[in-house]
Amino acid sequence: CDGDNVRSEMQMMGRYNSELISAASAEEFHKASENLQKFSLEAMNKRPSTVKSDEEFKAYQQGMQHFIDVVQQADQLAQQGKFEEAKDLTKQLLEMKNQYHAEFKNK
Ligand code: HEM
Repeated sequence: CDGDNVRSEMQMMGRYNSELISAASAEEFHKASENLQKFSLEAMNKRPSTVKSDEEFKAYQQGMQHFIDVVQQADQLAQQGKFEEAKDLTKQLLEMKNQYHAEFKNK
């Protein structure tokens, strides 16, 4: 990682993503999801050092919006009492993280 501009936001995303995964109630899930969205949005509004062109920055922001959409979807499921389905969706978040890191982080 050659830049530290989005590193602290990413670290907070990691923290609240872990809390989301280990949430033991719909309420805990909701709190973690709110924090995860907050830091994802902060990361989305910064241009990582690995993102070189305006075009690539747009794609990065779209990727982050997609990530936030899935966090919201998972929280809606949790709040509807569909806790297991919500937990399943958190696995998709990890896959998205890996996918977007391959696309925007290591180049
Ligand atoms: C749970 C989700 C995520 C976690 C825990 C996470 C974690 C991290 C961490 C710890 C770093 C710093 C790595 C290092 O120092 O080598 C990083 C960098 C980065 N991440 Fe994420 N990330 C997540 C999701 C995403 C998503 C959804 C995107 C894009 C849509 C993304 C794009 C990037 C980019 C571009 C960098 C490189 C920043 C730079 O070097 O300037 N990440 N991430």
